[in-house]
Amino acid sequence: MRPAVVPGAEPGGGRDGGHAGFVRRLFAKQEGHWPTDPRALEELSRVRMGATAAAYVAGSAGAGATEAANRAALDRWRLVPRILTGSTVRSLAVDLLGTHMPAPVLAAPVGVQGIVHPDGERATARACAELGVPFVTSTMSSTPIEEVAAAGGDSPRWFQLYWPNSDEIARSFLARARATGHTVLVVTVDTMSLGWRPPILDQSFLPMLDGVGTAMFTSDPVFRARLTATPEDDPRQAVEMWDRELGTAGRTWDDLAVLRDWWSGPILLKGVLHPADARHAVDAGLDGIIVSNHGGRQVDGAVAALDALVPIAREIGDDVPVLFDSGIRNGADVIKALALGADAVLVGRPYVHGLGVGGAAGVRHVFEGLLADLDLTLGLLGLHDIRQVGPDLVVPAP
Ligand SMILES: Cc1cc2nc3c(=O)[nH]c(=O)nc-3n(C[C@H](O)[C@H](O)[C@H](O)COP(=O)(O)O)c2cc1C
Ligand SMILES: O=C(O)C(=O)c1ccccc1
Repeated sequence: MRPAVVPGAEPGGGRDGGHAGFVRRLFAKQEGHWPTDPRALEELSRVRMGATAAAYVAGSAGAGATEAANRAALDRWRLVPRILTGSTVRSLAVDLLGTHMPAPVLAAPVGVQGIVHPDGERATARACAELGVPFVTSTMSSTPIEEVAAAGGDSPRWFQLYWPNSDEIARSFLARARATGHTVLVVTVDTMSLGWRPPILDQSFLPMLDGVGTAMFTSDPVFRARLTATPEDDPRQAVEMWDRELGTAGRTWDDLAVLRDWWSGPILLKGVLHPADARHAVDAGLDGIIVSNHGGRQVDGAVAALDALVPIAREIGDDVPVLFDSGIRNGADVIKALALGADAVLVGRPYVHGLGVGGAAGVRHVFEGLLADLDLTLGLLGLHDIRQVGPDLVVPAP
């Protein structure tokens, strides 16, 4: 059946947003011929970006058991629609940690986007800004944070920290993030080293060794002052110092206290999977957590992110926001995560595939499609407002 175009059914009432506007544009072919199915888009992006970059983006740990488990866990829950609620006018917008968002969906921090498309993170920032979707800028961006932020104009943005060993460099990063309008600090704590990733090991390709993804470092005045030659003149030395700086193996809970002095806004820990760690984060005064197994890229055999969400939301869900990522691919996935206790979700690989096929327009295609699907699914479930999503909406599959 051809989808109904329902005027006023868009979030916020705007004629161009939401499900109806997306479908109207898609049918008018203004979006090109990019697939809306995430797997088909991934296939197409593999052709466009090339096998090496595609393998890095796909790059799960080990045999991919955890990446598969992330999907299987989402598929083990089923939604139970309600009927005859007149849910033609809907609202997806939420406010979280001082950030207004058109839907509880953010662009996850993804480094080295320069291997995927020449415009890299700047394209992602621009696309997110056009939609109002918050972008979490990675420490491993391929262009300096100032350029990424400039591409995003005055749109909402958060900063993801891979914590350098040197306090002075870490403080410089945070000062730059603050100066460029990043309001929330996301500290990733599941990556003291990259996981065992056969696709990356087997092609001996690590973008950072070629200086892609180290721009935050090589553009940093404190980092540069420690080199005996500029990164432009001696890239090798810069890469070696980057490598020494990101050896964060020694970080412990005790280290977190200093972040409070260095960062005045909310701080989240990303990569929490154990309820006791979630409780520890709350007790340590953090403002929230992101339940994530890094999209299955770190510990192969790690618990599926959704299976970790349920006990964690039970433990701390009433105290602080709990965000979620790893495996979200469509509107129903977003609703399942919210129903099981998440306040918002992050999406990683799907928008990177969009970047690969069409730069900023491709990223926009992915987020517009996801938000349209979410809007439609919410309506078909009989709800008017995303904030109505609760545990009564899901049942375990038999
Ligand atoms: C190519 C790539 C690079 C990533 N880089 C970072 C990063 O720099 N910092 C970080 O915290 N997470 C990084 N992640 C993990 C994402 O933030 C997110 O946790 C993950 O992609 C979510 O799973 P999904 O891809 O299934 O949506 C990266 C993921 C990918 C695919
Ligand atoms: O590949 C990743 O998952 C990731 O988090 C990362 C870490 C360092 C540099 C680039 C990406």
